[in-house]
Amino acid sequence: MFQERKTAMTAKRLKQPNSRHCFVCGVENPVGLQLKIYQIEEGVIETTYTAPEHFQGYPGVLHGGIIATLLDEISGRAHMGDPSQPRFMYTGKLEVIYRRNVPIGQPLRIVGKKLENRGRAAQGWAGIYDEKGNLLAEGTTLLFDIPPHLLPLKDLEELGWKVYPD
Ligand SMILES: CCCCCCCCCCCC(=O)SCCNC(=O)CCNC(=O)[C@H](O)C(C)(C)COP(=O)(O)OP(=O)(O)OC[C@H]1O[C@@H](n2cnc3c(N)ncnc32)[C@H](O)[C@@H]1OP(=O)(O)O
Repeated sequence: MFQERKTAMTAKRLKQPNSRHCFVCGVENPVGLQLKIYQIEEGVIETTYTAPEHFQGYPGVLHGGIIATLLDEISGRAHMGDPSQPRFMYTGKLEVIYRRNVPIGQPLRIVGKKLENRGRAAQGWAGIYDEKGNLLAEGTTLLFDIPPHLLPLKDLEELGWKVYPD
């Protein structure tokens, strides 16, 4: 089902950069999630993920901390925009609603959306869906621009920040 959706959206899909060591997007992080994240329209991104057994809390259920991690990064990345001039933001606040159990071992679709901008702050939203399109968990974030001197564009290549081919 996710594959069909992917094909339909291919024309608009733009892959976002990955980093080297980030827990969610680091391509060289051996214990990370190594997600591939795509912008499907301006301010809307998506990824898919199948959680392994070692991330379970209750039997068969993805641990809430990992759910929060997914919602955190995907909601913030919805604001990232043009990969050559990415908007990097710290999360100041994250509110999670755990609506239903998120299963391990089954494909999940995670969608992020840009909400309101307020100067150097912004709000983001992310939702985790099962294959049938049920919303299992959602999160809203309050995000703050990272001052450019803390993450200079010139350092990004060294951090492995680039679009990796699929
Ligand atoms: C290249 C590889 C990349 C690879 C990686 C790519 C993506 C990685 C995504 C990872 C996402 C994360 O985990 S980010 C990491 C986790 N987050 C952090 O470490 C951030 C730690 N916190 C901070 O640095 C700071 O608290 C900030 C920046 C969030 C805010 O500090 P500040 O900028 O000094 O803010 P300040 O002037 O005091 O306050 C401005 C206004 O915001 C309010 N405010 C301030 N903080 C908060 C807050 N946490 N929650 C609510 N409201 C807040 C204040 O009351 C004030 O309201 P008023 O008085 O104006 O009304």
